[in-house]
Amino acid sequence: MIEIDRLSKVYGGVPVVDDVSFTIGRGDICVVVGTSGSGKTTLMRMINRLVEPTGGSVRIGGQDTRAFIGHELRRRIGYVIQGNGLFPHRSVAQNIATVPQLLHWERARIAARVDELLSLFHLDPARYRDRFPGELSGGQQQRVGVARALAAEPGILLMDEPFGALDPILRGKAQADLLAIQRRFGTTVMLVTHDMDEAMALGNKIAVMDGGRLLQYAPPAEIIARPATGFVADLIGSGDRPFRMLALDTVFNHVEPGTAAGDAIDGHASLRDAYAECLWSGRDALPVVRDGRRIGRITLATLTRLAARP
Ligand SMILES: Nc1ncnc2c1ncn2[C@@H]1O[C@H](COP(=O)(O)OP(=O)(O)OP(=O)(O)O)[C@@H](O)[C@H]1O
Repeated sequence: MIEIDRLSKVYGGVPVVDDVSFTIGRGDICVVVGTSGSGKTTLMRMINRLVEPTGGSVRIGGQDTRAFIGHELRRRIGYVIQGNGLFPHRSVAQNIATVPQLLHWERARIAARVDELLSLFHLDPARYRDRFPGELSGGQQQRVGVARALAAEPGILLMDEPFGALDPILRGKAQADLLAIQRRFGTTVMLVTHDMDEAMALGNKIAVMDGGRLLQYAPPAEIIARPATGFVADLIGSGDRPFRMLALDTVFNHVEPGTAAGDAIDGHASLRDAYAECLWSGRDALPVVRDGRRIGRITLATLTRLAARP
C-alpha cells in the first residue's frame, strides 16, 4: 500500500505538485493522467525519492519513505521510463541482473530469475540473454526494460509512459503482458500515461492531475460516469463516453441464452468490440463462443443499455 499524504513540490516558488493525497491499495494498478506539465512525473518520482518532496509524506506499507536511504528505497521499487534506459554495453542478462547483483543474490538465483523473466516476456532465454540492447527491436527492448524493473521482485512498480514509443499493436501486447504479470506477482503499479484508452484498459483506479492538483481519484467507470470537473469530462471526451464504458467489460459477463446467425465473438472480447461487430455486420445479436464452443449470444439491445449513463 502506498499512502500519499499532502505531498507537494515547489520549484522556484511555483508548486508543481500541490497538496496531493491519495492511497494506492496493495495490488492496485493506479494510472495517473493529465495534461503535459500537470506534475505527473514529479509526483511519481517523489514516490521513489528521485525527487525529494517540499512538503508532505509518502508511506509504503505503513513506513515513511524518509526512513530509507534513497538508493536502498529505489532497489525495492521497480522503475520503468519511456525509451527503457537499458545499459547499451551490457547484455540483456546483465541488464536484468542489475538490482539482484546490487542485492548480492547468488549467481544461480540471478540466472534463474533472468530466464524466468525472459520467458514471461516471450523472449527465448537461450536466444536473447547474451544479446546487447542494440541487437533487439524497440518492442523487445521495452520488454527487457520492464523485466529489469521486476528483477528483484519489487512489491511496487512505477512506470512513466512505458509504452509511449510503441506502435499500437505492440502497445496492446505490452499492456496485456503487464496485466498478466501484475496478476501473477500481485505487484502494485503506478503508471503515468497521456493515453486515455491505455488508462482505462489498465487502471483499476485513475488519478487525474491538472496544474499540480489531484482533481479526481476513482475507478474508471466512476470517472466516466461522474467526472468531478469539466476538465475531467473534457479529458474523457463526451463523444467517447459510451464506448469507454463498453470497453471496461467483457462479453462473458453479459451472455444470454439463445442463438444468433453469423460469425461468433469470443467471450473474452470487450463489449465495445461486440458493439462494433454488431454495427459493422448489421446484426442485432452475435453468437458467443468459449473455447471454440457456442455458449449463447450477446444482443445489441443489451449492449445499447450497457452503453448508457449508469
Ligand atoms: N527540476 C525541475 N526544476 C524546475 N521545474 C521543474 C523541474 N522538474 C519539473 N519542473 C516543472 O514542473 C512541472 C511539472 O512537470 P512534470 O514533468 O512533473 O509534468 P508531467 O505532467 O509529467 O508532464 P509531461 O506529461 O509533459 O511529462 C512543469 O512545469 C515542469 O517544467
